Amino acid sequence: MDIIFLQELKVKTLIGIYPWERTIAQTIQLDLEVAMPASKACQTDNFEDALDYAFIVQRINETLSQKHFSLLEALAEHIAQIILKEFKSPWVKVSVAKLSAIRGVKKLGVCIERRLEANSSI
Ligand SMILES: Nc1nc2c(c(=O)[nH]1)N=C([C@H](O)[C@@H](O)CO)CN2
Repeated sequence: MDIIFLQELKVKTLIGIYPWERTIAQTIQLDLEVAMPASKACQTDNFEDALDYAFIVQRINETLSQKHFSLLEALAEHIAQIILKEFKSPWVKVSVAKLSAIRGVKKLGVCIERRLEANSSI
């Protein structure tokens, strides 16, 4: 399995369970491992055969500017499903962290792994 990784992507979004978190955007940090749907680009050196990581970043920024999630878990799931469905990746690992959300904790968050179901029609 060939993987594209994105580390420490910072995005401002509305996230959290408390009322103030519905109005004040917070910076979250995302780390992604995205399995490539094909390894053809390794042989061809052709951009058309590659999964464009810049487009992944653009799509994440776009969706997180429009949505509000209560839980980091739900945000991570949303990103994972976009990667699987829209980018045709067979497997993805998504880590989402809040920075300094709790005194004494530098970063806290969730990490999920998802894969395309074998008989999935998406
Ligand atoms: N498992 C989770 N626990 C908590 C979350 C969360 O998203 N997942 N969120 C909060 C609050 O929004 C908190 O981060 C505000 O500082 C608390 N626990």
